[in-house]
Amino acid sequence: MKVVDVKIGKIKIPLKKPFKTALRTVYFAEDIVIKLITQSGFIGFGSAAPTVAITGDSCDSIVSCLFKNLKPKIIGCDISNIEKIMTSLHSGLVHNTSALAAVDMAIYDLYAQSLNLPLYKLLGGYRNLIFTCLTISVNSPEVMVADSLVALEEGFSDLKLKLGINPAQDLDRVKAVRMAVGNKVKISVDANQAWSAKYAVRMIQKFEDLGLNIEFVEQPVKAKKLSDLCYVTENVHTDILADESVFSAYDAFQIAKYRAADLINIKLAKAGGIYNAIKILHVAEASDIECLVGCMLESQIAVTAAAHFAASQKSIVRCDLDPPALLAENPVVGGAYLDGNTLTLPDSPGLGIKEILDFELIR
Ligand SMILES: C[C@H](N)C(=O)N[C@H](CCC(=O)O)C(=O)O
Ligand SMILES: [Mg+2]
Repeated sequence: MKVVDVKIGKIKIPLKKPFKTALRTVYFAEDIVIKLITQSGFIGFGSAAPTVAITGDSCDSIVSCLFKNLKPKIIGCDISNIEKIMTSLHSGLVHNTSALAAVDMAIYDLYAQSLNLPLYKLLGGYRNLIFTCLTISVNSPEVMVADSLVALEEGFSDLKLKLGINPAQDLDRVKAVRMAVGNKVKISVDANQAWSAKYAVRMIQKFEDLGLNIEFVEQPVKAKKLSDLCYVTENVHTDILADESVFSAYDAFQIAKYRAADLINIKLAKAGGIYNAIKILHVAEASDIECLVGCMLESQIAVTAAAHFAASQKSIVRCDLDPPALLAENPVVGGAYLDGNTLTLPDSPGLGIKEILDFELIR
Protein backbone atom coordinates (compact mmCIF):
# COMPACT_ATOMS: atom_id res chain seq x y z
CA MET A 1 0.00 0.00 0.00
CA LYS A 2 1.61 3.25 -1.19
CA VAL A 3 0.65 6.85 -0.31
CA VAL A 4 0.02 8.84 -3.49
CA ASP A 5 -1.54 12.06 -2.17
CA VAL A 6 -1.70 14.14 1.03
CA LYS A 7 -4.54 16.58 1.69
CA ILE A 8 -4.09 19.15 4.45
CA GLY A 9 -7.02 21.13 5.84
CA LYS A 10 -8.52 22.80 8.86
CA ILE A 11 -11.59 22.27 11.04
CA LYS A 12 -12.99 24.65 13.63
CA ILE A 13 -15.35 23.28 16.27
CA PRO A 14 -17.43 25.30 18.76
CA LEU A 15 -17.27 24.37 22.47
CA LYS A 16 -20.16 23.93 24.91
CA LYS A 17 -18.34 26.37 27.26
CA PRO A 18 -14.98 28.19 27.14
CA PHE A 19 -12.16 25.80 28.12
CA LYS A 20 -10.01 27.49 30.80
CA THR A 21 -6.70 26.36 32.23
CA ALA A 22 -3.85 28.20 33.92
CA LEU A 23 -2.15 28.28 30.50
CA ARG A 24 -4.93 29.38 28.18
CA THR A 25 -8.61 30.08 27.58
CA VAL A 26 -10.07 28.61 24.41
CA TYR A 27 -13.45 29.41 22.82
CA PHE A 28 -13.37 26.79 20.04
CA ALA A 29 -11.20 23.86 19.03
CA GLU A 30 -9.19 24.33 15.87
CA ASP A 31 -7.38 21.38 14.32
CA ILE A 32 -5.18 20.89 11.31
CA VAL A 33 -6.38 17.70 9.63
CA ILE A 34 -4.55 15.48 7.18
CA LYS A 35 -5.76 12.77 4.83
CA LEU A 36 -3.20 10.34 3.42
CA ILE A 37 -4.56 8.76 0.25
CA THR A 38 -3.26 5.49 -1.17
CA GLN A 39 -3.20 4.31 -4.79
CA SER A 40 -6.08 1.92 -4.05
CA GLY A 41 -8.21 4.72 -2.50
CA PHE A 42 -7.75 4.03 1.23
CA ILE A 43 -7.68 7.19 3.39
CA GLY A 44 -5.68 7.55 6.62
CA PHE A 45 -6.81 10.37 8.93
CA GLY A 46 -4.75 12.43 11.36
CA SER A 47 -5.07 15.72 13.22
CA ALA A 48 -2.91 18.22 15.09
CA ALA A 49 -4.04 20.76 17.68
CA PRO A 50 -2.25 24.12 17.82
CA THR A 51 -1.48 24.19 21.55
CA VAL A 52 1.24 26.85 21.50
CA ALA A 53 1.34 27.13 25.29
CA ILE A 54 2.30 23.46 25.65
CA THR A 55 3.92 22.18 22.46
CA GLY A 56 4.92 25.51 20.90
CA ASP A 57 3.00 24.44 17.77
CA SER A 58 0.69 26.96 16.08
CA CYS A 59 -1.61 26.42 13.07
CA ASP A 60 0.98 28.09 10.84
CA SER A 61 3.92 26.07 12.15
CA ILE A 62 1.97 22.79 11.88
CA VAL A 63 0.90 23.52 8.30
CA SER A 64 4.41 24.60 7.32
CA CYS A 65 5.98 21.48 8.84
CA LEU A 66 3.41 19.24 7.12
CA PHE A 67 3.93 20.80 3.69
CA LYS A 68 7.68 21.37 3.81
CA ASN A 69 9.09 18.62 6.02
CA LEU A 70 6.67 15.71 6.25
CA LYS A 71 4.63 15.56 3.02
CA PRO A 72 7.72 15.03 0.81
CA LYS A 73 8.71 12.06 3.00
CA ILE A 74 5.26 10.45 2.93
CA ILE A 75 4.48 10.55 -0.78
CA GLY A 76 5.40 7.18 -2.27
CA CYS A 77 6.17 5.50 1.07
CA ASP A 78 5.23 1.87 1.65
CA ILE A 79 2.82 1.67 4.61
CA SER A 80 3.81 -1.91 5.51
CA ASN A 81 7.25 -0.74 6.71
CA ILE A 82 6.33 1.29 9.81
CA GLU A 83 9.89 1.21 11.18
CA LYS A 84 11.33 2.66 7.96
CA ILE A 85 8.64 5.37 7.68
CA MET A 86 9.03 6.46 11.31
CA THR A 87 12.83 6.55 11.05
CA SER A 88 12.50 8.77 8.00
CA LEU A 89 9.87 11.08 9.57
CA HIS A 90 11.82 11.54 12.81
CA SER A 91 15.20 12.10 11.15
CA GLY A 92 16.27 15.70 10.70
CA LEU A 93 13.30 17.09 12.61
CA VAL A 94 13.06 18.09 16.28
CA HIS A 95 10.04 19.47 18.14
CA ASN A 96 6.98 19.85 15.82
CA THR A 97 5.38 16.98 17.75
CA SER A 98 1.80 17.95 16.80
CA ALA A 99 2.46 17.72 13.04
CA LEU A 100 4.38 14.47 13.58
CA ALA A 101 1.49 13.06 15.62
CA ALA A 102 -1.00 13.86 12.86
CA VAL A 103 1.08 12.01 10.26
CA ASP A 104 1.87 9.14 12.66
CA MET A 105 -1.81 8.44 13.45
CA ALA A 106 -2.76 8.61 9.76
CA ILE A 107 -0.02 6.09 8.94
CA TYR A 108 -1.14 3.74 11.74
CA ASP A 109 -4.71 4.17 10.44
CA LEU A 110 -3.64 2.99 6.97
CA TYR A 111 -1.42 0.22 8.36
CA ALA A 112 -4.33 -1.24 10.36
CA GLN A 113 -6.68 -0.83 7.37
CA SER A 114 -4.20 -2.69 5.18
CA LEU A 115 -4.36 -5.59 7.66
CA ASN A 116 -8.16 -5.27 8.00
CA LEU A 117 -7.90 -4.77 11.78
CA PRO A 118 -9.17 -2.06 14.14
CA LEU A 119 -6.07 -0.19 15.33
CA TYR A 120 -6.47 -1.17 18.99
CA LYS A 121 -6.25 -4.85 17.97
CA LEU A 122 -3.08 -4.24 15.98
CA LEU A 123 -1.48 -2.38 18.92
CA GLY A 124 -2.21 -5.05 21.52
CA GLY A 125 -5.97 -5.56 21.54
CA TYR A 126 -6.42 -5.64 25.33
CA ARG A 127 -9.93 -4.07 25.34
CA ASN A 128 -12.24 -2.12 23.03
CA LEU A 129 -13.35 0.57 25.48
CA ILE A 130 -11.94 2.90 28.07
CA PHE A 131 -13.29 5.21 30.75
CA THR A 132 -12.45 8.89 30.73
CA CYS A 133 -12.49 11.57 33.39
CA LEU A 134 -14.06 14.94 32.63
CA THR A 135 -12.11 18.19 32.91
CA ILE A 136 -13.73 21.04 34.82
CA SER A 137 -12.38 24.42 33.69
CA VAL A 138 -10.89 26.74 36.30
CA ASN A 139 -13.49 29.28 37.42
CA SER A 140 -14.97 30.53 40.68
CA PRO A 141 -15.78 27.76 43.21
CA GLU A 142 -19.51 28.28 42.52
CA VAL A 143 -19.16 27.79 38.75
CA MET A 144 -16.88 24.76 39.22
CA VAL A 145 -19.44 23.19 41.58
CA ALA A 146 -22.24 23.78 39.04
CA ASP A 147 -20.13 22.30 36.20
CA SER A 148 -19.17 19.30 38.36
CA LEU A 149 -22.81 18.55 39.17
CA VAL A 150 -23.70 18.66 35.45
CA ALA A 151 -20.80 16.26 34.80
CA LEU A 152 -22.20 13.75 37.31
CA GLU A 153 -25.62 13.97 35.65
CA GLU A 154 -23.93 13.20 32.32
CA GLY A 155 -22.47 9.98 33.79
CA PHE A 156 -18.94 11.01 34.80
CA SER A 157 -17.58 9.72 38.11
CA ASP A 158 -14.03 11.01 37.79
CA LEU A 159 -13.40 14.78 37.62
CA LYS A 160 -10.19 16.65 36.81
CA LEU A 161 -10.33 20.15 38.27
CA LYS A 162 -8.25 22.76 36.51
CA LEU A 163 -6.57 25.11 39.01
CA GLY A 164 -3.90 27.80 39.02
CA ILE A 165 -5.63 31.04 37.95
CA ASN A 166 -5.64 33.14 41.15
CA PRO A 167 -4.07 30.24 43.09
CA ALA A 168 -5.30 31.76 46.37
CA GLN A 169 -8.76 30.46 45.34
CA ASP A 170 -7.56 26.91 44.59
CA LEU A 171 -8.20 25.45 48.04
CA ASP A 172 -11.75 26.86 48.10
CA ARG A 173 -12.39 25.46 44.61
CA VAL A 174 -11.37 21.94 45.63
CA LYS A 175 -13.18 22.08 48.99
CA ALA A 176 -16.38 23.33 47.35
CA VAL A 177 -16.40 20.64 44.66
CA ARG A 178 -15.61 17.84 47.14
CA MET A 179 -18.45 19.02 49.43
CA ALA A 180 -20.87 19.14 46.48
CA VAL A 181 -20.07 15.80 44.82
CA GLY A 182 -19.48 13.67 47.93
CA ASN A 183 -16.79 11.12 48.60
CA LYS A 184 -17.55 8.48 45.97
CA VAL A 185 -16.54 10.70 43.04
CA LYS A 186 -12.86 10.63 42.05
CA ILE A 187 -11.21 14.06 41.98
CA SER A 188 -7.81 14.95 40.58
CA VAL A 189 -6.41 18.44 40.00
CA ASP A 190 -4.24 19.96 37.26
CA ALA A 191 -2.38 23.21 38.03
CA ASN A 192 -0.80 23.33 34.53
CA GLN A 193 2.54 24.57 36.00
CA ALA A 194 1.02 27.50 37.92
CA TRP A 195 2.41 26.82 41.40
CA SER A 196 5.87 27.27 42.86
CA ALA A 197 7.33 24.15 44.47
CA LYS A 198 6.81 25.41 48.04
CA TYR A 199 3.28 26.64 47.28
CA ALA A 200 2.46 23.25 45.75
CA VAL A 201 3.65 21.36 48.81
CA ARG A 202 1.67 23.64 51.16
CA MET A 203 -1.46 23.34 48.99
CA ILE A 204 -1.28 19.54 48.62
CA GLN A 205 -0.61 19.10 52.36
CA LYS A 206 -3.79 21.12 53.00
CA PHE A 207 -5.72 18.81 50.65
CA GLU A 208 -4.34 15.89 52.67
CA ASP A 209 -5.00 17.44 56.12
CA LEU A 210 -8.59 18.25 55.13
CA GLY A 211 -9.16 14.71 53.82
CA LEU A 212 -10.14 15.99 50.35
CA ASN A 213 -9.07 12.64 48.90
CA ILE A 214 -7.32 13.81 45.73
CA GLU A 215 -6.35 10.99 43.35
CA PHE A 216 -3.34 12.85 41.94
CA VAL A 217 -2.01 16.34 41.31
CA GLU A 218 -1.02 17.00 37.69
CA GLN A 219 1.92 19.19 36.68
CA PRO A 220 2.00 21.44 39.77
CA VAL A 221 5.22 23.26 38.75
CA LYS A 222 7.03 24.50 35.64
CA ALA A 223 7.62 21.81 33.00
CA LYS A 224 11.40 22.21 32.80
CA LYS A 225 12.03 22.44 36.56
CA LEU A 226 12.59 18.79 37.30
CA SER A 227 14.14 19.56 40.68
CA ASP A 228 10.93 21.39 41.68
CA LEU A 229 8.85 18.40 40.57
CA CYS A 230 11.13 16.13 42.68
CA TYR A 231 10.73 18.45 45.68
CA VAL A 232 6.93 18.28 45.46
CA THR A 233 6.84 14.50 44.89
CA GLU A 234 9.17 13.89 47.85
CA ASN A 235 7.27 16.11 50.26
CA VAL A 236 3.65 14.99 49.83
CA HIS A 237 1.78 11.69 50.12
CA THR A 238 -0.53 12.39 47.14
CA ASP A 239 0.60 11.04 43.76
CA ILE A 240 2.11 13.61 41.38
CA LEU A 241 1.54 13.26 37.64
CA ALA A 242 4.01 14.70 35.12
CA ASP A 243 2.31 16.12 32.03
CA GLU A 244 4.11 19.04 30.33
CA SER A 245 7.42 17.69 31.74
CA VAL A 246 7.23 14.57 29.54
CA PHE A 247 7.30 14.74 25.74
CA SER A 248 9.70 11.87 24.99
CA ALA A 249 10.98 8.52 26.21
CA TYR A 250 14.10 10.36 27.39
CA ASP A 251 11.93 12.71 29.50
CA ALA A 252 10.19 9.65 30.98
CA PHE A 253 13.59 8.15 31.76
CA GLN A 254 14.60 11.35 33.60
CA ILE A 255 11.37 11.23 35.64
CA ALA A 256 12.10 7.60 36.51
CA LYS A 257 15.79 8.18 37.30
CA TYR A 258 15.08 11.00 39.75
CA ARG A 259 11.68 9.66 40.89
CA ALA A 260 10.41 13.14 39.98
CA ALA A 261 6.77 12.03 39.65
CA ASP A 262 4.61 9.02 40.45
CA LEU A 263 2.65 9.02 37.19
CA ILE A 264 3.10 10.16 33.57
CA ASN A 265 0.51 11.68 31.22
CA ILE A 266 1.18 10.42 27.67
CA LYS A 267 -0.32 12.60 24.92
CA LEU A 268 0.14 11.84 21.24
CA ALA A 269 0.52 15.58 20.54
CA LYS A 270 3.52 15.78 22.88
CA ALA A 271 5.07 12.42 21.93
CA GLY A 272 4.78 12.94 18.18
CA GLY A 273 2.32 10.06 17.85
CA ILE A 274 1.75 6.43 18.71
CA TYR A 275 5.23 5.22 17.73
CA ASN A 276 6.87 7.33 20.44
CA ALA A 277 3.97 6.95 22.89
CA ILE A 278 4.71 3.20 22.97
CA LYS A 279 8.36 3.96 23.80
CA ILE A 280 7.34 6.28 26.67
CA LEU A 281 4.99 3.62 28.02
CA HIS A 282 7.73 0.99 27.95
CA VAL A 283 10.19 3.22 29.85
CA ALA A 284 7.47 3.92 32.42
CA GLU A 285 6.53 0.25 32.74
CA ALA A 286 10.17 -0.71 33.26
CA SER A 287 10.34 1.90 36.04
CA ASP A 288 7.05 0.95 37.75
CA ILE A 289 5.52 4.30 36.83
CA GLU A 290 1.86 4.16 35.85
CA CYS A 291 0.71 6.11 32.78
CA LEU A 292 -2.46 7.98 31.98
CA VAL A 293 -3.37 8.72 28.36
CA GLY A 294 -4.44 12.34 27.89
CA CYS A 295 -5.02 14.73 25.02
CA MET A 296 -5.24 18.38 24.08
CA LEU A 297 -8.52 20.11 23.51
CA GLU A 298 -8.82 18.54 20.07
CA SER A 299 -11.06 16.80 17.59
CA GLN A 300 -12.42 13.28 17.59
CA ILE A 301 -9.63 12.22 15.18
CA ALA A 302 -6.76 12.57 17.66
CA VAL A 303 -8.98 11.44 20.54
CA THR A 304 -9.86 8.29 18.60
CA ALA A 305 -6.18 7.57 17.91
CA ALA A 306 -5.32 8.06 21.59
CA ALA A 307 -8.25 5.86 22.64
CA HIS A 308 -7.06 3.03 20.34
CA PHE A 309 -3.61 3.26 21.92
CA ALA A 310 -4.96 3.43 25.49
CA ALA A 311 -7.45 0.58 25.03
CA SER A 312 -4.85 -1.69 23.47
CA GLN A 313 -2.59 -1.66 26.55
CA LYS A 314 -3.31 -3.53 29.78
CA SER A 315 -1.23 -1.16 31.89
CA ILE A 316 -3.19 1.96 30.91
CA VAL A 317 -6.11 2.19 33.29
CA ARG A 318 -6.58 5.96 33.49
CA CYS A 319 -7.58 8.26 30.63
CA ASP A 320 -8.33 11.92 30.09
CA LEU A 321 -9.89 11.80 26.64
CA ASP A 322 -12.86 14.06 27.26
CA PRO A 323 -13.10 16.43 24.23
CA PRO A 324 -16.19 14.59 22.88
CA ALA A 325 -17.97 15.86 26.02
CA LEU A 326 -16.56 19.40 25.69
CA LEU A 327 -17.20 20.06 21.98
CA ALA A 328 -20.61 21.37 20.94
CA GLU A 329 -20.41 19.73 17.50
CA ASN A 330 -18.62 16.76 15.98
CA PRO A 331 -17.58 17.07 12.33
CA VAL A 332 -15.87 13.65 12.45
CA VAL A 333 -17.98 10.76 11.17
CA GLY A 334 -17.04 7.46 12.86
CA GLY A 335 -14.24 6.92 15.36
CA ALA A 336 -14.53 6.49 19.14
CA TYR A 337 -18.04 6.88 20.54
CA LEU A 338 -18.63 8.49 23.96
CA ASP A 339 -21.57 7.34 26.10
CA GLY A 340 -21.48 8.69 29.68
CA ASN A 341 -17.87 8.23 30.73
CA THR A 342 -17.20 5.33 28.31
CA LEU A 343 -15.39 5.66 25.00
CA THR A 344 -16.01 2.65 22.79
CA LEU A 345 -13.91 1.92 19.72
CA PRO A 346 -15.49 0.86 16.45
CA ASP A 347 -14.72 -2.60 15.11
CA SER A 348 -14.08 -1.28 11.60
CA PRO A 349 -10.48 -1.35 10.28
CA GLY A 350 -7.97 1.34 11.26
CA LEU A 351 -9.17 4.29 13.34
CA GLY A 352 -12.72 3.66 12.08
CA ILE A 353 -13.11 7.24 10.83
CA LYS A 354 -15.25 7.56 7.72
CA GLU A 355 -15.30 11.22 6.84
CA ILE A 356 -14.61 14.76 8.06
CA LEU A 357 -17.38 17.29 7.50
CA ASP A 358 -16.53 20.99 7.02
CA PHE A 359 -12.95 20.13 6.01
CA GLU A 360 -11.47 23.40 4.74
CA LEU A 361 -8.67 22.46 2.31
CA ILE A 362 -5.37 24.36 2.62
CA ARG A 363 -3.34 24.66 -0.60
C1 LIG B 1 -8.58 18.25 27.09
C2 LIG B 1 -7.93 17.53 28.26
N1 LIG B 1 -8.93 17.07 29.15
C3 LIG B 1 -7.01 18.45 29.02
O1 LIG B 1 -7.42 19.00 30.00
N2 LIG B 1 -5.77 18.61 28.56
C4 LIG B 1 -4.92 19.63 29.14
C5 LIG B 1 -4.32 20.50 28.08
C6 LIG B 1 -5.31 20.85 27.03
C7 LIG B 1 -5.13 22.08 26.21
O2 LIG B 1 -4.72 23.12 26.72
O3 LIG B 1 -5.52 21.95 25.04
C8 LIG B 1 -3.94 19.11 30.13
O4 LIG B 1 -3.99 17.94 30.52
O5 LIG B 1 -3.11 19.86 30.61
MG1 LIG C 1 -2.36 18.44 32.13
